[in-house]
Amino acid sequence: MVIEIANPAPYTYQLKDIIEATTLKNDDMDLPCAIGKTIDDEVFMFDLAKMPHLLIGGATGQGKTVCLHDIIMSLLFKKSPQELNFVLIDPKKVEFEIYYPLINSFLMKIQGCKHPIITDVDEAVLALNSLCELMNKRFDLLKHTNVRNINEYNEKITNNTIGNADGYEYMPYIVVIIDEFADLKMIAEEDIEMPLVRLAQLARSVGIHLIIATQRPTYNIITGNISANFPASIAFKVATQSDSRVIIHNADACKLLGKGDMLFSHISSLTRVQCAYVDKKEINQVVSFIAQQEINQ
Ligand SMILES: Nc1ncnc2c1ncn2[C@@H]1O[C@H](COP(=O)(O)OP(=O)(O)OP(=O)(O)O)[C@@H](O)[C@H]1O
Repeated sequence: MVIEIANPAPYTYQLKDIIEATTLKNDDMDLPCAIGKTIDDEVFMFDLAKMPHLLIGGATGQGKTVCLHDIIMSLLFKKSPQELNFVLIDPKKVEFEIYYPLINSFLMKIQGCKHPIITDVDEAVLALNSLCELMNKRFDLLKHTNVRNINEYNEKITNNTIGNADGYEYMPYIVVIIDEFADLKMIAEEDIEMPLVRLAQLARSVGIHLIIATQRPTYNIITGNISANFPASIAFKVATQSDSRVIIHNADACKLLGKGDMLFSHISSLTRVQCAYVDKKEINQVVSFIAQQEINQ
């Protein structure tokens, strides 16, 4: 039996220290996300490709957006734009604008969306439907090349078994991140849920992975259909036991301490983690560096 005693002066872990500590540890992960430390002071990381989708819930101001930045930054450190693209959907309009300089590298362009960071509900619906179409095209590619998933397909590209001459190109992973999912769900309802659930059910083998975050984790926002297709979840501190159950299927998230204290749930395991902190200045530096590299090439 383990008894956890709250630290009266919790330590703030910086994301750069967490990422530096993981450089040699994650060669076998397709989408490595290093986001904090466990109560044993071990770096906590997961492979988003294996989750394969992630739900993040917690009351306002408890650390969800910081966690999303950790995940994005972690992936930016480990992947190139040829290997990974992001679709960022931000109904709050302010949180993801910082990634705008990645417009010619990591940010995926979606036809019909005016801005690379999607803030409009109709454009969010359009983006998810476009991703469903892309998923179907990718399934056709897997079928024609006689492989079962993105890794086998990209292996054939890398060892020149198939290539440009036959019309085949390297398939980047696509990570779709929605901050404040409730804002979309309340307005677009089924129009947003249908393509989201379809992607969550099928898109894993073609390398499309979803992360949705909400400060309103209730059963009408995170429906049974969504919940069943998001086997991994992160709960930050919530106000009610019912909110906690929607995210991690037990009431423990009510007892968390706030400021990045979280529970990570995957299938039947539950891990207590202190999420790492990253500020806007650090994000700016990384994003500007990547954008400058793109210009120099
Ligand atoms: N991992 C962390 N370590 C230390 N402080 C943190 C951490 N995460 C969040 N905080 C503090 O809490 C504040 C709010 O965090 P954040 O914006 O991520 O909350 P949120 O859950 O996204 O809130 P909202 O739902 O209102 O957008 C941060 O500005 C920071 O001061």
